[in-house]
Amino acid sequence: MILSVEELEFLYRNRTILHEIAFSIEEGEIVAILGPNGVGKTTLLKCLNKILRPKGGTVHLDGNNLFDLGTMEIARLVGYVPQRVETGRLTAFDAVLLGRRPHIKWDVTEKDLQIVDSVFKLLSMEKLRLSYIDEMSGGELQKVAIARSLVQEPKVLLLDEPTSSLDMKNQVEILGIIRQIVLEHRIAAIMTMHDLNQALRYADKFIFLKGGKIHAQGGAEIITPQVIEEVYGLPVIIGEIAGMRCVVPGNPEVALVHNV
Ligand SMILES: Nc1ncnc2c1ncn2[C@@H]1O[C@H](COP(=O)(O)OP(=O)(O)OP(=O)(O)O)[C@@H](O)[C@H]1O
Repeated sequence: MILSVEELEFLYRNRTILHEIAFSIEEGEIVAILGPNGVGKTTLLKCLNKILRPKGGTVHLDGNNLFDLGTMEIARLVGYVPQRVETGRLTAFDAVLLGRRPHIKWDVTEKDLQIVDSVFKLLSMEKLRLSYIDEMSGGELQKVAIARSLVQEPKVLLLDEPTSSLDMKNQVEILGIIRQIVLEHRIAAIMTMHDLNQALRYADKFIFLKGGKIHAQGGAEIITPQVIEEVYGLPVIIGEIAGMRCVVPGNPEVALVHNV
């Protein structure tokens, strides 16, 4: 078990955002955190790397109590890609190199530069190396943030809607690369997502939040029209396209009207 969460509770001021949150994740797994806007997905991710301090519960990370670890120890174990990426007057190369900081003792080494180079290549970002991040498009910036988390070589990746600004091709490529890295390096990834079809395609486990609690968790079998309607209040149709399970919003009558 690389990460386990028990009885986690988080409050903003006096308002309970998350309660009774318990789940675990193993090496080589991707977990999708799902649920409506404002339910607490980002808050949960931030509790898993000590950006936020929960009121109760425990988080164990690679055999350590998360709350006993210092910032740099956490940065060696957890890579975090926020929903809104901060910019500044840095080139993409320097911004990504910052991800090596938790591993650098005195100075940047040849190995650090090689790792950064290989991630630029892996994400097909070589052309962006010397571009300034404060002049980048939302999608380019999102790729820089993902690249920075990868050069950290963490054991757990926390990705907050990692493809929200990416075009279709980049979405498929980036999620495919994350899948490959998780499997090859035996790390784990937790991603918040809105697209259930992407979740079905790339995640192994699914956690649906509702009312600040886990409403359902498990493998793909828990993604049913009933669970989705309970969580989002929206009827859906689940079918298959080319052997892949797909979720389509709306009920069959609505779909029929649009197809006529
Ligand atoms: N800094 C803050 N202070 C007070 N309340 C906050 C703060 N940040 C978030 N919240 C509230 O906490 C709740 C959970 O927010 P969170 O960002 O975790 O939701 P989310 O599920 O990630 O939403 P989305 O899908 O829209 O990104 C929301 O009601 C939000 O308004």
